[in-house]
Amino acid sequence: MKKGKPNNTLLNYFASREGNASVSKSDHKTNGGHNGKAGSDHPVHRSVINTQGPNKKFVNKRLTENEMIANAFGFLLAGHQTTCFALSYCLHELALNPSVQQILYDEINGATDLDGQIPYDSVLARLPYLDAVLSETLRRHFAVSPISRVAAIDYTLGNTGITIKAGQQIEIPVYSIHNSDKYFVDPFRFNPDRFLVQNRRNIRPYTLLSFSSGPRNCVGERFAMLTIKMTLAHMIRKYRFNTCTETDDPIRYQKFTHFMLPERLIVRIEPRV
Ligand code: HEM
Repeated sequence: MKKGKPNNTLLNYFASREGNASVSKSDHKTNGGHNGKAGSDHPVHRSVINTQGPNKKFVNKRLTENEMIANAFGFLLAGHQTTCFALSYCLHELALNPSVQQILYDEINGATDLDGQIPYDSVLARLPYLDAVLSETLRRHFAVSPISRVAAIDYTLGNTGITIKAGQQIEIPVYSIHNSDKYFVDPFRFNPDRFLVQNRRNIRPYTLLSFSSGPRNCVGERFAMLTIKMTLAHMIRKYRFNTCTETDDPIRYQKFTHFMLPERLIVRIEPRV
């Protein structure tokens, strides 16, 4: 990487942004913030603040070209493989659960317009079973490494007598929580019904962490849900997914990685006629 001025107009735009003083009113309006709180600062500034640690103040910090490239790389890494695995696991589950696939097919077919298109609004709002199938996939298969956090202050966990010291790192075993019978009935069964509106209220807060939670949760959650749903809707309408001799049930996982990565996810794809 060459030293000196950023060599790209977009990079140049971001790099030339100063600290809070330069954040315009329109920036405040447009940035919802990924923790759900409306407009506290510019997205670029927010990422800078968050990488500074909880107690450090942000003073006129610019993103360097290398930091921007690192962020772009992070986005690709965080966004690509996660989306790809969610889609693959989902098709694998649908192949293993033909009755679920049929209900999903019927729902998608019902939302298809006369031109054979699936309107954007339908995918967002009128396909509850599609939402449930994807949510259940992300519960059963958490492909991100355990979520870790470093305590900012000494913190005692309820009445357990356990105190996490400031600076101590903890790991949250999301896969185990998602697949524990303490929180989910018959946890290894692929059952999208748990995510239908009438059943969602039975899910205890913080037992579902597919996109994590809190101020550092996944910034790509909505985008990921939308793109995966769109892709699934088109695939399911045109193809049927079946098991074949190479379909693993149960899935075999790769050993010695920090992630829950499958050895393979193979299904048979058949065009619907
Ligand atoms: C099914 C797809 C996805 C899943 C399951 C997923 C899940 C997660 C999880 C569990 C985290 C960890 C948050 C934490 O440490 O608490 C995370 C962070 C993140 N994700 Fe995603 N993600 C997905 C798609 C995406 C996409 C499409 C993008 C970008 C377009 C994205 C961008 C990010 C970024 C930038 C972070 C770091 C956020 C931060 O540290 O503040 N993700 N994601």
